[in-house]
Amino acid sequence: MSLLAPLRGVPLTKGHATENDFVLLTDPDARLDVDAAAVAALCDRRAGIGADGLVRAVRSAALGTPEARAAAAEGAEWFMDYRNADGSVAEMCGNAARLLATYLVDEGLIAPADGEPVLIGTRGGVRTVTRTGTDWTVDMGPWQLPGGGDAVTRGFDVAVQVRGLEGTRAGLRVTMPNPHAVVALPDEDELAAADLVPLVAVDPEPADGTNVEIVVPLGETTTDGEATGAVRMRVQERGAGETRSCGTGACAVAVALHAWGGAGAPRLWRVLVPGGELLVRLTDDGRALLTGPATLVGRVTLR
Ligand SMILES: N[C@@H](CCC[C@H](N)C(=O)O)C(=O)O
Repeated sequence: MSLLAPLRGVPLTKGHATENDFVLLTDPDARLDVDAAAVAALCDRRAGIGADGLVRAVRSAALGTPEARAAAAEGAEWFMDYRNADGSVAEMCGNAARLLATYLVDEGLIAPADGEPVLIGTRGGVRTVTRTGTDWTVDMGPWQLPGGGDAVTRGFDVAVQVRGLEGTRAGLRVTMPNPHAVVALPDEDELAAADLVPLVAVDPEPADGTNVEIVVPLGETTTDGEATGAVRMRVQERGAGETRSCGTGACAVAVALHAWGGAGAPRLWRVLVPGGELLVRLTDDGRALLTGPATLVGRVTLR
């Protein structure tokens, strides 16, 4: 039997958010049994539809997991059941959250006015998503630096070895709440030289793996008295390989650059990724707000 059998006849939608691409489906009553092998087969770029991950929109009240029950209690009607391309689960996906909101509107399942917040349940907690024109802003909640203040003082708490780059590079771990390791490189030549598949080593190796962002800061501009930083980023995603964007990764990068830059560092960051541009604002109370576009591409039904 085909690995894709559980998805036969289910309407699927393909879309992307700054070219981080996903397949989405609606399973309101949590009836579908989509295992890791089916997700991997679906996300396969040659034998499947191809995507960096799968988003199953489920009614929070129907899912039955502790996170979904908590989401239902907090008033989030819809839950983002997110899987990476290899079928593994992740706590959060910032790009998928924006695409899911666009999809739910397109499917007629939510109808928020411009600026009206929508609550979405995720394994990492309930998130608020708000449309402003063609963009969506996701309140990504609080970040954490698992290495604590010591790591910020030292500037690093993880060593990353990337194929194509000499030696081992120092990075900072950021929890968003999925795991990230952010490594700053001296110039764009190094950024281009990195071969992110495969990633050679992360030390200490996190038990549940990590996403790795390599970045080159591009400087700051000041508008109306507020400094905005710009940074170019490439990412290797846990469970997906190198992707063209990562929303939680962009937030982790802004957090790391702010930590490295100290009190005077910008709280607003333009994060340039291969698939476009994201905007991250770090709030005074320790949350990250992620803004960017999301695009639905088409529908398909598996044979
Ligand atoms: N692309 C996503 C992150 C998806 C999850 C990640 N690969 C993980 O396993 O933590 C984003 O936009 O945040």
